[in-house]
Amino acid sequence: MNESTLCHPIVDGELLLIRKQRGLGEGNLVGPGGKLEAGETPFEAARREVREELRVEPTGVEKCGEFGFHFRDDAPEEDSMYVHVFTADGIEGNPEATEEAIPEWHAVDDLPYDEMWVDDRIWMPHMLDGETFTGTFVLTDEGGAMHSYEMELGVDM
Ligand SMILES: Nc1nc2c([nH]c(=O)n2[C@H]2C[C@H](O)[C@@H](COP(=O)(O)OP(=O)(O)OP(=O)(O)O)O2)c(=O)[nH]1
Repeated sequence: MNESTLCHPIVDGELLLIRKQRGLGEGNLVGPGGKLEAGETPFEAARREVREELRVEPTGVEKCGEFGFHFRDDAPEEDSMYVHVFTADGIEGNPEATEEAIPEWHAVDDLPYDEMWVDDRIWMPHMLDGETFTGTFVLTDEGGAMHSYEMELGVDM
């Protein structure tokens, strides 16, 4: 199973997202993140990816959730991803556009969910409310629609 991270800096009611320039979900608005490297913890990977993608250091990084992500029409193992989700209470530096990512700040109470993965509108409101969660999301139509999902709230992280 592939393991990856998402890290979401939230500062003054705004969420720092990226317009993803390549890889899975290219063109989508997502939290900065990427795959774990060998020997790295999810926490270390979450911070490294923010640094690499936006050239800033996240502060107050805390884990808030994890979820399995699958495509209904593919071989079960092939496209499965296990995602560790974090928040950050600030950043040091000014986000820069890189080859991988263009930074965008969005008000947490007015997020453009139609430009994000279809599962984000389900778990992200819980993250923004300070809740913890675990979930499994199964997508169809190359990620265009939700096939089924399960989610549990208030899980120890
Ligand atoms: N917001 C959001 N992100 C997701 C979902 N599913 C999913 O894999 N991701 C994220 C987790 C990782 O940050 C990223 C994995 O994509 P990738 O395999 O293209 O990795 P990458 O190119 O960004 O990273 P890397 O090569 O630098 O390691 O996508 C989802 O449903 N919602």
